[in-house]
Amino acid sequence: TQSTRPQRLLSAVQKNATRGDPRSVVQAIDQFCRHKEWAMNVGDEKGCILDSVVSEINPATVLELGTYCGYSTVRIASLLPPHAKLITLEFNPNYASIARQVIAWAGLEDKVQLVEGASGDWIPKMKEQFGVKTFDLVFLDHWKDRYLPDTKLIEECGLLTKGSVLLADNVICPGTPDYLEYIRSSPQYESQYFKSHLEYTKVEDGLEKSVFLG
Ligand SMILES: Nc1ncnc2c1ncn2[C@@H]1O[C@H](/C=C/CNC(=O)c2cc([N+](=O)[O-])cc(O)c2O)[C@@H](O)[C@H]1O
Ligand SMILES: [Mg+2]
Repeated sequence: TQSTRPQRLLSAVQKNATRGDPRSVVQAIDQFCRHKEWAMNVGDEKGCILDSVVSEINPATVLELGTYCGYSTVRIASLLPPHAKLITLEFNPNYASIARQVIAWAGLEDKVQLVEGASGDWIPKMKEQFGVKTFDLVFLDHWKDRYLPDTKLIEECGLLTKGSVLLADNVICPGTPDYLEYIRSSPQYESQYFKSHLEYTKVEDGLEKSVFLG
């Protein structure tokens, strides 16, 4: 049977990356996507911006919406301090299975909790199921029409505290116009746009970083 692109991406990691070395896993995926098959990872250029935001916050609790193959999960988890936790939500079981193997190859299973399910179902359960009080960082990279409803749900569930950061991928391409309009006009957030390019291309894209003011 024909393999899927995520399966071929995983094979490239297992072939070219060193077990337990997150940087080599990130590099293997970027090589595969740049030279073999494009895939919707945040990529190396926007990934450096992601790294700098994570390092600046030094978060104890992170929520990622949309794991896909686990590329950004590995980038974030590799920068977390000891005992910090990253919860990543993915509702496609095939992608979740690939991501688990990518995360394991990087040796980051202890820092990552991959939850198979929809953000709309799981965000309201974060406190009771995972003992999370608030998130220091939320990385939004799932279906673009879910960014706004899930942000409102995260607010309603009291999962943000003063200083919590929302970091959103693809605010230009494919674009998240309703989210941008909301977050940039809300007095509850201080937002900043980091101009970059769509992963592995010259098309403009960027990340929007928004600090919750409480
Ligand atoms: N409500 C939900 N709960 C849990 N998991 C969910 C979810 N909605 C979507 N997902 C998962 O998140 C990923 C979707 C990403 C959409 N990105 C994209 O569509 C995308 C497209 C381009 N592009 O077209 O250039 C570039 C990019 O960087 C992109 O992130 C998939 O793995 C999907 O299964
Ligand atoms: Mg993206």
